[in-house]
Amino acid sequence: MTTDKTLEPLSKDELTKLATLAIEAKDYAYCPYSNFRVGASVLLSDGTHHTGSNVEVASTPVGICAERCALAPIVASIKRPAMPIIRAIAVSTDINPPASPCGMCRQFINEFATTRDLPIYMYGKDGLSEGAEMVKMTIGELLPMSFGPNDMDRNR
Ligand SMILES: O=c1ccn([C@H]2C[C@H](O)[C@@H](CO)O2)c(=O)[nH]1
Ligand SMILES: [Zn+2]
Repeated sequence: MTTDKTLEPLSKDELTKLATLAIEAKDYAYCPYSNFRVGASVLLSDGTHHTGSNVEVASTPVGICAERCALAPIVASIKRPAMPIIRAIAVSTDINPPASPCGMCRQFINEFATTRDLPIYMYGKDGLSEGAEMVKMTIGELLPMSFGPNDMDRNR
């Protein structure tokens, strides 16, 4: 796991951009079975943005969440041993309070987080409008006592 304990906090403009991308990513959701749209956006330390949306299939457990849809191509587009440094993630749903990443996505995010302080911003039905609900939590808060890549080497 790459270690970067000093993630630069997002400026207001950076957060607005990241949130806007997550909100827009909902328009790409393919969710005819749940009709529950989710958009995700990821900001890397190199300044690039990446988005994903939930993609369902008729065999419903086979579908993928927006968060993993956004993250997997990031990891798969970088040649090893290099790894991305994720600065922040935003997730957008159409409900209040805003939905938070499912357990599977928390584990997936944790795998690629370079610090427990990686912020995850959750937006709800009012998006970015005045007075809209937003929840910010770190991956450490969302997945306490996690089992991650470093634990594989313990006791070896
Ligand atoms: O954080 C979440 C929670 C749910 N979903 C998707 C999975 C499924 O397509 C739909 C309903 O669970 O929402 C996500 O993409 N991310
Ligand atoms: Zn998920």
